[in-house]
Amino acid sequence: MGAPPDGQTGLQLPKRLQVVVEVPKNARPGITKLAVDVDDESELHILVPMEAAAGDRIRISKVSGGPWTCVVLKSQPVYDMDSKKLHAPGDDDCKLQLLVPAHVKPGETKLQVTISDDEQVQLCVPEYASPGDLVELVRTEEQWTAKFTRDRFALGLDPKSNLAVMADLAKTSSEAGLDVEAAVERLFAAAKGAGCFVSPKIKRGCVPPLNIPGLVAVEAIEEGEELIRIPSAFHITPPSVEKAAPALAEAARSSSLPELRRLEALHAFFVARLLADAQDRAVSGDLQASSAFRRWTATEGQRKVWEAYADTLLTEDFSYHPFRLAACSPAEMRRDLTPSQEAEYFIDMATDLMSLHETMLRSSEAAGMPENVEAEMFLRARMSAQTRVFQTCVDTTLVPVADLLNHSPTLTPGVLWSWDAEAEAMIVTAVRAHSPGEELFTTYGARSNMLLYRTYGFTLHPKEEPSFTYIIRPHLVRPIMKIFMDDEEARPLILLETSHIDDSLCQVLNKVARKGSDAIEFLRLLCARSRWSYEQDDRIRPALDALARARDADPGSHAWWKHIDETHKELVQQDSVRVIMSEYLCLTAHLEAADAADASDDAADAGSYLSSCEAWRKSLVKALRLCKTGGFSISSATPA
Ligand SMILES: C[S@@+](CC[C@H](N)C(=O)[O-])C[C@H]1O[C@@H](n2cnc3c(N)ncnc32)[C@H](O)[C@@H]1O
Repeated sequence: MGAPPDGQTGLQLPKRLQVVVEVPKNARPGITKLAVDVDDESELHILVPMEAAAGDRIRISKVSGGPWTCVVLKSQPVYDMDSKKLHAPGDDDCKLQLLVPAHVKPGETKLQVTISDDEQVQLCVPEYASPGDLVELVRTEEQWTAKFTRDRFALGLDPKSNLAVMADLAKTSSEAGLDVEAAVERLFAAAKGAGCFVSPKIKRGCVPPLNIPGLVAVEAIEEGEELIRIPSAFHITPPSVEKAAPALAEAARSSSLPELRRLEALHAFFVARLLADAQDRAVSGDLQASSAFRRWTATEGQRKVWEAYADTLLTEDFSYHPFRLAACSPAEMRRDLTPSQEAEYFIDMATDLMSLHETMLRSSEAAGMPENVEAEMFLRARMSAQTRVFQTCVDTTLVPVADLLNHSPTLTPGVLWSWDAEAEAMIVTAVRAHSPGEELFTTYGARSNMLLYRTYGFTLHPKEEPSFTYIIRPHLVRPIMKIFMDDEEARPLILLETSHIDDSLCQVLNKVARKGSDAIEFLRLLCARSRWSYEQDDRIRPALDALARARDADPGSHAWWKHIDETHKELVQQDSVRVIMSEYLCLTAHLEAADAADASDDAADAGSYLSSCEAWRKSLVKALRLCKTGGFSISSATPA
């Protein structure tokens, strides 16, 4: 064998073929195929990768004999370019900041940063990175180095052991030994005796499909029939408590609590006292046992209705409610709800209720009040308010009898309640005919599973879920907030809702736009970062795979429950999974809205987006585009 020609070694470097193409504006990632001329004779068809967006570049390459590989090169803005003077090479204080973009494949995607007309830096997104991570590019000597910062946050502390008192909620009801059916009958009788109307055609009962206690028709009911009328004198509201128990209200006023919390505490304290008296009556069997009404100002009718009402409230053990579950076993709750952050909310709420009770207790002691309620009763009262209040002319209104109605599991209520301002009464009317034995369902509002669980502790089958919700906690998206908003700006929680554009989102988008930053990219990064942990979670994976199958069959579908495999069917029934999927779908819908806002009209119209969110998405796309073109402020809106 002869020697190789000049300067060549015997080893032949494999020949590398490389082509770089730009993703066109109308391309749809995961769907569009690009035809690329790789040499004079052949054309390669490549599917635009999911993480590639219009304007990104795709590098396809192969070494001879090997397969083609494809890398997405994402052009990335640096966020503090204006404020940084670029120093000459060699100055080591030249530092630039960027964020890991929303659509990336860590370990594969490359970021391209244009430093100047003739200087570009390319860096690989490491395996451990996730969207929204902060990247610092530092020039030392002739070289740029990149530092990826994984933002960590500490979980809140577990609640103090005194939260175990929540577990006692079951004890109260069993110790009291109350017959709840008899208690409800007494409540009906007391209400009627005091001038309320309760139709003889309804009674408390427990029938399929819900099989939980509610109100059931015992005779045929006609459409339009009035079933319940409870005048405001029997409602328990902060103003009615202030009137009935002025000394207690005065004690609450002396607390350090802000107005709304003071009213909440006062209301709960009053109901807790009613409950404590109910328990004394039940345990002693003495209906004349000492009663707080001796110190309160109330009519005979009010006393009778409220006492009978307290008897009915005493029997609920709240074993299902997330506040109680969080207090009894925070670790278990975290495990069930991960990757959702809702467990933290429930743990915080349980802790908060305990401290609200302590504050109120201190105030009433300081005022020399004989009213002293134990934590257990206070919690029971506050949770009754959480799950039972109506909004009349006052926000926090407990309405005896009317609150026995359950929420329709199909979103089609058979009865509706309304506040008659003229008559000053809460009225419940049938909106369709009912046969004997049928349960009367009302509606607690068109709420997502995430919100239903937060408030009432139950969820609907996901096929009945009317919208999706996610709450962005600023501390979990800190690098994005830091880059897009001024450091000193307040960072409130941001409510993402697919039923409307919430004011908290409008405000933050307006702030970002006023700063001259890209509000669409901001929203996209917030959602991608928040959604990342859901996609890494093994427990939820079967539901996400089912969603992917649903969308393969119909791109606009979110019917994950229809495509779940047999072995994971039980996930559909779990409240925690329904909450997690509500959040995941909400983030997905917002990401899709951000992508649609950036796309051309044609591409947005042809996009494979969640069809159940269409009207809302169109409103948000419009708002985001207004934000981007500057000058316009968006305000909260509900799509038609
Ligand atoms: C205002 S109370 C309704 C009456 C209550 N079921 C009772 O026994 O007095 C609200 C509570 O009823 C239950 N509930 C109401 N509608 C429900 C539904 N569709 N599915 C499951 N639980 C429901 C929840 O526990 C909720 O916190």
